[in-house]
Amino acid sequence: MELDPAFQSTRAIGWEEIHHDARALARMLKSKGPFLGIVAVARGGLVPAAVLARELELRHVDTICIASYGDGTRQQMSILKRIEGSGAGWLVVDDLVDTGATARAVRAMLPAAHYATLYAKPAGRRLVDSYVSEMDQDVWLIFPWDAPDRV
Ligand SMILES: O=P(O)(O)OC[C@H]1O[C@H](OP(=O)(O)OP(=O)(O)O)[C@H](O)[C@@H]1O
Repeated sequence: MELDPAFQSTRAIGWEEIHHDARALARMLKSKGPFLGIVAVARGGLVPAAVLARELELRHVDTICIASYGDGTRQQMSILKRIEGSGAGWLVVDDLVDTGATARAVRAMLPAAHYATLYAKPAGRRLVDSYVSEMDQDVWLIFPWDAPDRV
């Protein structure tokens, strides 16, 4: 994998850590709801959204589909699926806010939604309402679903 020069190092995150952090996010969000449902920002938000849907007992789950990165390098953002409406009462979930470009696009789409991520880097953290852990800007996070030995 060719890392974008913006990233100095990598950090692998395991399934257990993701599950632990998604449950921690659910505990933070309990007092912010109730929510009408979850909008997962696919693909990174899909796994956290699955855990949150269980923990917060939400059965209405939808997606916004946006692609910005390909194998460690930033590409032009492409919005593949949108959702209409203000987003009031809805919980938007993603794995990470990095530069904030994705969050800006989602916020423009659903300005009234509550935006939550597992992890936040300094450049984008002000764009999210709730997150569990802060990560260094120059570290490329390797999520378990993107780990090198995937099929
Ligand atoms: O704050 P940003 O700089 O916009 O980066 C964060 C976004 O990048 C990743 O998605 P990616 O575009 O890699 O798509 P994927 O989730 O399908 O892998 C991640 O899941 C966030 O959605």
